[in-house]
Amino acid sequence: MTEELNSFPQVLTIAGTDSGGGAGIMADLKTFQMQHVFGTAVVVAVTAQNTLGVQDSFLLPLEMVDAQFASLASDFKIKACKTGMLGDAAHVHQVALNLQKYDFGPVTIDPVMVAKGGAPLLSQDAIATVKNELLPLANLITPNLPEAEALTGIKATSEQEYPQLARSLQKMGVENVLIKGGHSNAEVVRDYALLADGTDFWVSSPRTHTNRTHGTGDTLAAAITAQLALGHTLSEAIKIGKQYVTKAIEQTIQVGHGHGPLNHWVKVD
Ligand SMILES: Nc1ncnc2c1ncn2[C@@H]1O[C@H](COP(=O)(O)OP(=O)(O)OP(=O)(O)O)[C@@H](O)[C@H]1O
Ligand SMILES: Cc1ncc(COP(=O)(O)O)c(N)n1
Repeated sequence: MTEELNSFPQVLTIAGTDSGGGAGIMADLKTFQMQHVFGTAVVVAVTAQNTLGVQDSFLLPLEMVDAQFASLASDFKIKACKTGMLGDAAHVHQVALNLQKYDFGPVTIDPVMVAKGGAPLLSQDAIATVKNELLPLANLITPNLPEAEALTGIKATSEQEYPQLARSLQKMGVENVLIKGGHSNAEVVRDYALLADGTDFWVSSPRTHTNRTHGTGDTLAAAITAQLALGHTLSEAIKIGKQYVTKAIEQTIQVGHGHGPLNHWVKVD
């Protein structure tokens, strides 16, 4: 095989590990692998976690975060990256500094705040740092409903308010916004995209009635990141990402005793 045929786009996740393998960096790398991109990772946090919850967590020293960024920058050509669990304000700040220092392509921010089981993954005081330092660097932000509310201060009671949430996030400096509807009660799960040029669209799927939804947000954002690195437009990447996460939720696998992980083996069309 020639070098060109044998090379895969390289992508990066900047996030926390999940020892249970369902969310965070583990979900991202599985998703990257299935979309045929080469996944790399900057570990910001380590969690002791399973499908029942987060038992413990540890934030890596800031100099170790810097060292991982430097290692990747000196060797790889990262085409797109995403963020996940960032822990606290100091780590959000350090990640923002590194994203300014190195060009790792379009940045997708999944503003992870609370795990499905309720454990905090971002300290309250870090929300301001995310807004002031991270959002202006983002190509895309993918908040779930509680995250969109925490960032904008707008309470959303129905899907009609998603465009307002998205416009408010755009005003904070993010070019493109995808509001995820997984936390609504609707039978059709609808996510709303507002793009930089003002165009918007919805992506929807039937709701799968299951508690095996650990890592859905990570998987969606990782799939979008991979599709961007493969050369798709953002709207194509969002549509393909939604199809992938929908199938990965529908074609459930039995692992663990709580909020089970997704089936990352499903095929992308
Ligand atoms: N029960 C479900 N059935 C079908 N699709 C779902 C379901 N729950 C979530 N989704 C989809 O999964 C993706 C993630 O949405 P969600 O709102 O759950 O994000 P999240 O809370 O950030 O996820 P997580 O915190 O688990 O990583 C969205 O595309 C959403 O439409
Ligand atoms: C390290 C890490 N990153 C992200 C999540 C969010 O996933 P979920 O909301 O499904 O628990 C998590 N639980 N752990």
